[in-house]
Amino acid sequence: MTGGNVLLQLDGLTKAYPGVVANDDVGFTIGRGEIHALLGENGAGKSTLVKMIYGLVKPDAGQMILAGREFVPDRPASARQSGVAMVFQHFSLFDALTVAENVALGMETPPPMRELADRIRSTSANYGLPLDPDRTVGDLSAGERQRVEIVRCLLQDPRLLIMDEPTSVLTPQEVAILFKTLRKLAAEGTSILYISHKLEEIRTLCDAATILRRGRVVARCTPREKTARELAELMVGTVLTPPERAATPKGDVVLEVAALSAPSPIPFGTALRDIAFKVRGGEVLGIAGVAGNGQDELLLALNGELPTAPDCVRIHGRPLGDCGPQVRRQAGLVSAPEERLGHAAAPDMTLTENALLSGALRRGLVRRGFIDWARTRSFAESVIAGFDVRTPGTEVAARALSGGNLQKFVIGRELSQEPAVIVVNQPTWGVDAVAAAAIRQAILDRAAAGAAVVVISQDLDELLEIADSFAALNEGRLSPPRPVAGLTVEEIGLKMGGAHGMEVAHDAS
Ligand SMILES: Nc1ncnc2c1ncn2[C@@H]1O[C@H](COP(=O)(O)OP(=O)(O)OP(=O)(O)O)[C@@H](O)[C@H]1O
Repeated sequence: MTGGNVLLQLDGLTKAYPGVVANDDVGFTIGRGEIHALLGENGAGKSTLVKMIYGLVKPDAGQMILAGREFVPDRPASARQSGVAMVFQHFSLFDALTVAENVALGMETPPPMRELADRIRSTSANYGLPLDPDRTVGDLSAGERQRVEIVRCLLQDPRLLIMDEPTSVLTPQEVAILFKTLRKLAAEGTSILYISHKLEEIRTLCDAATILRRGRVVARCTPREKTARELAELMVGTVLTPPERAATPKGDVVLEVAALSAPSPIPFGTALRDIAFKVRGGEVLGIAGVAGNGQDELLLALNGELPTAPDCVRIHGRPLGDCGPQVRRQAGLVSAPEERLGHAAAPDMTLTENALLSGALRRGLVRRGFIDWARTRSFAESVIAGFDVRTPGTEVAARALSGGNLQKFVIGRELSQEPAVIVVNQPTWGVDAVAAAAIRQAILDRAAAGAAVVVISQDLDELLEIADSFAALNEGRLSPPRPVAGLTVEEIGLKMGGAHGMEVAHDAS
């Protein structure tokens, strides 16, 4: 690449945390108008690298050159001033404010509201991401919220747009719209640095890829010249095996949900409406849906954090709808919510303490009122070893783990409790290909051992791979479950997104 075509050049970037070198002498270039993928397994150092470019983390060594000039962003505002914008995995929007008010909050000197609303309308229409500036953010779907974040970035006219796993909250139809927008931006000269674990998407979208392993650049390639499997193997340095599904005979009904209706305990949440399904021992029920359609509420109603009438939830025939989490855990139900930091794990507690929080009852970690720390630590160690959690040890705080590694820990902790019923929401969200395959295999193994499993996920390939039956959650209603055999991703995608007028209208245009 000639000098004039390079937008960002990274040289020798290094950043160490206690016990781990997150980035070790990382160097590569991003061309103008190039869509550049940053790939790597969980904990490889992708987030650390983009945080350095966005001014959130200061490198220990190395340099960056942006458009021919030394670039030393000391905070996000200075990165933004230099033309670097970032769309995060977790949205940072205020539910109670309108789209325009949220956008204004992120600007250094916002224009008058009416002018800003006009700019939002025209920019969003221009890039195929229609948005109504007057709508309250709390009423928007996940896909629409992401539009707010992207349009907020586009209003800054960025030279480099960083996107961290942008498609994990989108339906296949929304992904197609996003990719059209990103291609248009690239054609206009904006460079895009794109982090994702979805390798087929990388192959269709990206012009170049840099692959990190344990903090170092281990390969560079043109993604469309590789297969998804080859990309995954470059990331992990080993050969992959797809999950195996034993033809397990299904047992009796273990989990039965009937006439389950409940208002949402979450502000701007979705009420559950007359949900009914049965799951047999050995069966995996996959529940698809765009985030914000009642997934979180359904998980809470199943795990006991949202009590209902007794008959709404039965385990082995026992009515438990009005019982709390402890009673349900005793009855054999384990669960892992989508939000790993804060809900599934306490951020400032160590892994040992986090293991105690959910494992105490079923793993016998408390005896005669005393915590058995040795036993708890060895439980945490067994989860770390069994699920390949990359961490310096059990006494590390949950928040110090990379997103994917914490997810492996949380899922491993739940699956290691001999469950009769497993309820998980987005079990492989943010998890790399190898670890995702391991998590899916572990879920299938527990099903083969007789557990009834409910997997809530937006990843349709995942549901098709592991589920026996399938249902879609839309505005708090569940479609009647049907066997997975014979369903295609397109059919499921349409079922999931069908009720979202904006996407459909845009799709047809
Ligand atoms: N604030 C921190 N304190 C201590 N260690 C950290 C911190 N942030 C990251 N790390 C460690 O640095 C390494 C790289 O983490 P990073 O989040 O950059 O990985 P990643 O490639 O983005 O992973 P993932 O795909 O799971 O999000 C990991 O071992 C992680 O545990």
